[in-house]
Amino acid sequence: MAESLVAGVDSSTQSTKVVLCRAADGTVVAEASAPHPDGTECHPDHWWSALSHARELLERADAVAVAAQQHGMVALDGTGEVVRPALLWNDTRSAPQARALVEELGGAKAWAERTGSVPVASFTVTKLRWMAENEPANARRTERVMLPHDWLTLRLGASEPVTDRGDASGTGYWSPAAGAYLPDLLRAALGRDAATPRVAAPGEKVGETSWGAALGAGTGDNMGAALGLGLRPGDVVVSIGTSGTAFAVADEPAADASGLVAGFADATGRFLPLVATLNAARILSAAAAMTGATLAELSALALAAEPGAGGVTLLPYLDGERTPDRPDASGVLAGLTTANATRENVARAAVEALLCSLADAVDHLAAQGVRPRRTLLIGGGARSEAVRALAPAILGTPVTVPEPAEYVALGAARQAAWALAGTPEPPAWPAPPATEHTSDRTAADVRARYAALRDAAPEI
Ligand SMILES: Nc1ncnc2c1ncn2[C@@H]1O[C@H](COP(=O)(O)OP(=O)(O)OP(=O)(O)O)[C@@H](O)[C@H]1O
Ligand SMILES: O=C(CO)[C@@H](O)[C@H](O)CO
Repeated sequence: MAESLVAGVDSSTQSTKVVLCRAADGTVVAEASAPHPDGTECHPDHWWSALSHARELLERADAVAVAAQQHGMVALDGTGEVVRPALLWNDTRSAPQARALVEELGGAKAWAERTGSVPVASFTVTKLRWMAENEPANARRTERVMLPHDWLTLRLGASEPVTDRGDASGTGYWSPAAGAYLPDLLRAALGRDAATPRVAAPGEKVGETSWGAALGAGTGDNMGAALGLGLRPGDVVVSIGTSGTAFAVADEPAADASGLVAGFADATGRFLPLVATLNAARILSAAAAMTGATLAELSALALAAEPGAGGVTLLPYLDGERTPDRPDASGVLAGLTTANATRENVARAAVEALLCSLADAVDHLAAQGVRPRRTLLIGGGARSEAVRALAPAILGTPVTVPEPAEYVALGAARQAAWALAGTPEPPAWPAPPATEHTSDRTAADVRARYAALRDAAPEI
């Protein structure tokens, strides 16, 4: 009999990526990708057409699962039609609604205790409130609310609308600790009740595709990456994609009333405390545009500068920021003089700023009891040599860089293999090859200058 193949999908902010793997050990046999339109809202049909580019590859799979960007609001009417383009995790228009919901419904501590997180503009619940206030006709038409991966899974053939613990935990109306929806919060946001997808068990088969492949439940992209990397206790992942995230697997749910750490669930039945930033890999693309360099040239420029960038510091909140919660912020380039205003220093400041912002994220996890023994660096930004070289000193731990791969899609593929196997635990796939990076210097001075700028410019 031919060996089983499984496909994993990462429907992320900027593109769809698909991997086809051997179910037995996760070896990748084929890959495909297609871009999404730019922007912070997107009609789900674009995700479907990007996925359809990989149709031939998908049809070779005996099982499929979809991981996707978390939080996106997919509102459907009574016939299943999409009511408006999905508002994505990086759309900050619902920041005032986030503040109002937190205030109306008991304050930050109460939200953290009930939902594991204090909602900011990224969370689905705040987007529902924005729609209710600004597009009342769309809110009235909305009968069902889903997330990007739920919608794609249904379209691929799920036997009913279904989600998983991981993605449900980013809605703001599901409790990771209780494993249950909180319909009063959804109603308070939307102004009416709406149907929500059933939360599947980890490893469950939730339906079949039109070509007869088993469908796994799917999950959010960060939960997918955790599954694709096979995280162990003491591992902290720092992912540099469109978003920056720092997360770790935990046995107990988190409830951080400061709102810095989101108390998500993972895709295996455990928990995934996570800190997310709005600005990550795009800090490097913006710096590349500023210096007229390619990404590879930007990395070389940054490595040619001295640590500390000659005193140039970037506060990288280019598109507003989520952690810290400054949705209206913009970037600040500080400390420029005629002596230090070089392309090298601007490039270095960008790389240092990206890593300082993520080092802050790791500190927030540590404040919630996560004890990082090593940091795994993944995502498109980890392809930058300068990022890999500067990371150990700025993050303050040894850094393991797994070989560049689509870890979110691989996690979804592992989930598909799990649904196919029907076993209590996911199949054991070997850990990816990785390089280890250490540093004999610390970057306390770089972090201190960054912190001073961050704290001096809270309203910018
Ligand atoms: N060599 C490189 N140097 C710097 N940045 C890079 C490099 N290669 C890719 N990137 C950046 O990585 C980003 C894409 O990363 P990734 O695929 O992890 O993001 P994503 O999955 O779209 O985002 P998210 O997971 O946050 O939704 C792009 O912004 C791209 O510019
Ligand atoms: O908003 C978050 C996490 O809370 C992002 O990481 C998105 O999942 C997009 O990748």
